[in-house]
Amino acid sequence: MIRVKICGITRDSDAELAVQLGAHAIGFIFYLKSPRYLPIEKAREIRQKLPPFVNVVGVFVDEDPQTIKEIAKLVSLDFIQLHGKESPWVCEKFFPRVIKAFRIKDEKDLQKIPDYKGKVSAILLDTYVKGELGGTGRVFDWRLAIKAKKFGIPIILAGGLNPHNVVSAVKSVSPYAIDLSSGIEIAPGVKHPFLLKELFKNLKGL
Ligand SMILES: O=C(O)c1ccccc1NCC(=O)[C@H](O)[C@H](O)COP(=O)(O)O
Repeated sequence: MIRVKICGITRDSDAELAVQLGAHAIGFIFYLKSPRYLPIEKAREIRQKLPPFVNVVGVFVDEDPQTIKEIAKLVSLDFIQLHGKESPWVCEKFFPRVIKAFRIKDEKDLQKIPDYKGKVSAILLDTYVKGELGGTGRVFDWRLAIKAKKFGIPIILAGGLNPHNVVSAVKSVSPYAIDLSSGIEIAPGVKHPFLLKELFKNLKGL
């Protein structure tokens, strides 16, 4: 099965079900303005209950690198996902445990990606929506994700994926991994067990 990250986890039961169904990674949002923001103490609590071989990713937006390091240590994060305007040099401080997110609207948004080669272990391609930094539930033109493969950095496809469109996304783009959040929610940060089950059922064999 394609590697799957379930992002914006805020509840123990959602983490447990996602992992039981086969999620390879779960994401916690440490960006205060997000409706999916997770306090450090709660993140630690969820993290400590996870079995081995599941990666825990912390999502940050233009956060101070020292604060990121402290949170990463406290929560035992496996990867840092940088979702703001972080430069290649900021990313490099966390290499190889770092993923850089790019919000994509058109071909111009791909131009900066090569500068990150060798400084991040993957890029996450998400949808550009004015005034929103992530978790938009909107899809971008997947032909741009296919074009981004030429940079030779593993691609995590995100943005508006849900149990209905995920098979077509994986077949069209063949990304390294996929990332979902709002497409499997009933409210921000609250995953829907039925949608989670539908997602992994549909991904079987991919
Ligand atoms: O989800 C958020 O609220 C969020 C806020 C600020 C920065 C990043 C955020 N999410 C990061 C993710 O990795 C999401 O899973 C990604 O944007 C895809 O979201 P969706 O379109 O809802 O599947």
